[in-house]
This record gives sequence, C-alpha cells and structure tokens, in this order.
Amino acid sequence: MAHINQVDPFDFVIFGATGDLTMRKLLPAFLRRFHAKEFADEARIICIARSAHSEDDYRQQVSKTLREFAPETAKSTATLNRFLKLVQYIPLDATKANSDWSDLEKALADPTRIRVFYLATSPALYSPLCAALSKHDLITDKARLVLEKPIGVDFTTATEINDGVGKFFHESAIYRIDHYLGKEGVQNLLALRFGNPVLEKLWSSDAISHVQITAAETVGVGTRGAYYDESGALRDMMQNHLLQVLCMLAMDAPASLSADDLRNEKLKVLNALRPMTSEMVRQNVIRGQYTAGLCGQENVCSYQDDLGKDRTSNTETYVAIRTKIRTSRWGNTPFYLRTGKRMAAKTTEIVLQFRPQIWSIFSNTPSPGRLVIRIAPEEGLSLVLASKDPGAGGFRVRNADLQMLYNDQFNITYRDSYERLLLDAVRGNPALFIRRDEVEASWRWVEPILATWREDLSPLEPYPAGSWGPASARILLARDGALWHEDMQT
Ligand SMILES: NC(=O)C1=CN([C@@H]2O[C@H](COP(=O)(O)OP(=O)(O)OC[C@H]3O[C@@H](n4cnc5c(N)ncnc54)[C@H](OP(=O)(O)O)[C@@H]3O)[C@@H](O)[C@H]2O)C=CC1
Ligand SMILES: O=C1O[C@H](COP(=O)(O)O)[C@@H](O)[C@H](O)[C@H]1O
Repeated sequence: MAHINQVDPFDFVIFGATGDLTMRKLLPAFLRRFHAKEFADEARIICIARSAHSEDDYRQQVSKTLREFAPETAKSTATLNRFLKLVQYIPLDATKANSDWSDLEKALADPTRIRVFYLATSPALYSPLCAALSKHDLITDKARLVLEKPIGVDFTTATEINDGVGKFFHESAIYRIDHYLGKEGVQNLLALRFGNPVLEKLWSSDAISHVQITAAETVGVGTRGAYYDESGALRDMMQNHLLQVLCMLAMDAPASLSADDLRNEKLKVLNALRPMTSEMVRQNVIRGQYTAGLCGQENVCSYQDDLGKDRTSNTETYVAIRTKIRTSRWGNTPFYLRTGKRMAAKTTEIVLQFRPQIWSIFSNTPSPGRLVIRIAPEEGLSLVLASKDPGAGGFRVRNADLQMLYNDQFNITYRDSYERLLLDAVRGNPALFIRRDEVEASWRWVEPILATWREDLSPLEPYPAGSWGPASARILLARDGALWHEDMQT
C-alpha cells in the first residue's frame, strides 16, 4: 500500500461544475482520494455553474454520478455521505457583469486556507473569469489557478489566453493541466530512463532506428461533437498529450525533478522539432476521418452521422505525423506520432525499434528487437529480443518477448491521472503541469499543419471505424522501410 501524505485543508472552487469533465472525472477523482484519506473532512469543494440547482439537488446529482463513475468507492455509503457534505453548490454566471458573487465571497472568507480555482469551462471564459476573481478580491497569496486544455486553438489565441490570465495570476500560480502527464506510465518514463543506466545507453539514434507513439481510441466523438468538430485530433490530442509524451521520452536528463528543470528539458525538445513547410506537411502528415464500420462487436456510424449535421465536416478524427528532433541524440531517428478515434483498439503505447545488426552470423535473422512501453490500458513493458529457437536439428533464432505488467508487480492506487493532478495543485507542486512557453512552443510547431489544412492542400482520407486509420498512414512508414506496431511480426 502506497504511503499517503495528507494535504492541508483547502477550498477547491470548480467553475463548470455541471459539465461533463466535472461529473465524469473531477468529482470521482476527489472521492477516491478522500477515501484514500489524502484529504480530510475540513476540505471544501465549491461547485459553480449558471444552472439554478438547490444544494440538495446538486448533491443528489453528484451522488448518482459518483455511483456511476467511481462505483468501487461510492458503494461505501459512509464515505460517500461524508464526501457529499464537503460539496457545496453555488449558482453563478461567473462572466456576467452584474452577477451576485456574495455567496462565493462568504464561502471563501478565510484567506489563510489553500485556495484552488479550477476552470472546467470553455477556454473563452478563462480571462474574463480571472478578471472577475480579481474584481471580487478572491485571489490570495495561497490561490492557484488550474486551466483545462485546450489553451487556445492556435498560437495567437494561446498567447491571448496566457496574457489574459497572466494579468491576474503569476505564472508560478498557473497550473495548465495535461492529464497524460499524470498517467503512471508516462511518469514511469522518468524512472525507466534515468533510473536504469543500461537503458539510457540505448536511448539515441545509435541504437534506435525509429520511435512510434500511438494514442488510439475506440470511442467516437460521443456527446462532445460540438467541441470536437471545431477542434479535431490535431488540437484535441496531438498538440498537447502526444507532444508531452514525446518530450518525456526524448528529453535529456533534467538536473532534478523540480518543475522548472523538467520543463526546461521538455521545452528544448519542442524547440528542436523540425519545423514544417507546407510541402513537408503534405509529405509527413496524414489526416483522416472515420466512416461507418465495425468497432469491436458494435456496428457504429460515421463521424458525419455522429455529428448529425446537414453540412459536411472537414474535421480530422485521425492524424499521423512523421517528424525528427534536431539534436545529436536523436537527429537520425524518425518519430511517428498518431492518434485517432474509432480505431481498432484502445491503446496508448510507445515503441522503440532497435537498429538491425550490421552483420549476422545466423542463417535466419529475425526482425530487430524493440522495447514497447504500454501506457494504457494495462501499464507494462515488453522487450522483444532474439533468442535461440529451442530444440535440436539446426540453429535457428527467433524473437521472444520479455514482459512486465505493472499490475503484477505493484499495487496501483491511482485509477485516473486526475487523482494525482488535483491534489498536486492543492499541494502547490506544478511539475506535472505545463508552463506557458511549452504551450506556445507546441502551438508554434503545429501552426504550419493547421495552415496547410486550412488551405486544403492535403487530403482528408476516410478510414472505416474499427481499423488502424487511413491507408496512407502505412505508406508514411513504408517509405522508411518501417511498419506500425500492429503490422510487425514478432
Ligand atoms: N469533458 C472532457 O472529457 C474533457 C474536457 N476538457 C476541457 O474541460 C473544459 C470543460 O469541458 P466539459 O466539461 O466537457 O464542458 P461542458 O460544456 O460539459 O461544461 C461546461 C460547464 O461550464 C459551465 N458554464 C458555462 N458558462 C458559465 C459561466 N458563465 N459561469 C459559470 N459556469 C459556466 C456550464 O454550466 P451551466 O450551463 O450550468 O452554466 C458547465 O458546467 C473545456 O475546456 C474542455 O475542453 C478537457 C479534457 C477532457
Ligand atoms: O483530452 C482528451 O483525452 C481523451 C483521451 O484520454 P485517455 O486518458 O482516455 O487516453 C480524449 O478522448 C478526448 O477527446 C481528449 O479531449
């Protein structure tokens, strides 16, 4: 059982408290950490949205939600009831000029307590909301601001949001969330790389011929079509989650695990990504959109039908990118990044493909080995190595798989990365949150792709739901003589 350090009493204010994120992720994560005794009954979770619920109605809704999204914890009625007492609901239009803030002001009467403002609303509200918090004198020395992704829709809007919130909160008090950084498997990259000198020796173009990072989902856009159709896979997943995973995988060792040391190293990777011209986007970026198909056992409809709109959408639900990192460590290794909805499997994984032998003494040589780092659904490692094919009658070599599943080795206590991140914000530990310059560097790199697509200079390719994406994603790798993981033989 992991040792738990209890946090000091806090006031956690969620704006957007009737929304999907709060109900599905934030409140279940809080309940689990409460059950694990990471915080005590003095904490308060102050929930804000415009809808006119009474406190009892809201708590009932939360109770129902928790039984759905954290059933293993919510089944303990005593814990659930104690938790619900910490939850307060205040109806408030936080960006309307003449709204009445007195209930929130009363709830936050003690300026000595840790105070976190979590903005689970549309990013368009971030700056006006911070202005309102300042106008009502609610920003104390102990106040922190948590911002959900996406920070903007491009470099310009990201800068505007950063400038807007920066007028009221110092950068050190701003916590930009990227829930992939809170995942055990992503955190474990640090231990794997910098706790195992033998692996770090392999971690460069000398030994690695290419790297794949995949975040594939089987779900479609669900109820989030209105948001997603404005966003697409590039903005929704690639600009943030996949680039952050890439940074953790490719960065040099930070001087320490402090927030700034980590962020400085990640930033160097982002700045070293090869910038793209329009021609390079056409050669190195594939975009696709799912059509109807069989996903698992289920016949599912196309993205267009999921949206249920009359107009034709040009939004990508899949993107794959081939890129390079301009450093002496990685300069000779292509990195392939892909993400998509309605794909063949839910999987988040990294594959480091080893280089082939220069000369083999065996008559049959299997494909070069690889290290697979599985982040989801089950965290684990798999090291594929050449091995003697057992038996007599000749000497043959084939690949064998050395596997480690985290569940078998450890008692994993965090079911969802929000559990870690919410309480890191309370503790004032920003290491797993994104600094302003990282967000802006990511957008800067993504901009030429957005611009090329805006001019419709590269095709949007259909792929059947339940597949591994458009056919040309295979060609992207085949040009380098490589295969996606699912196409590799052991
Ligand atoms: N849902 C998810 O899985 C994820 C969401 N995100 C991000 O999190 C944020 C929230 O997403 P999501 O929960 O899906 O969005 P929803 O649209 O479901 O929720 C938005 C919330 O904001 C409230 N709201 C809107 N305007 C105001 C206002 N003026 N004052 C106070 N409250 C207001 C709404 O309630 P009411 O109408 O009652 O005011 C509602 O509670 C977005 O930035 C999204 O991109 C990021 C990753 C995943
Ligand atoms: O941020 C987002 O992430 C989810 C995928 O998260 P995961 O932890 O399940 O891999 C994605 O479905 C959503 O569209 C995106 O906004």
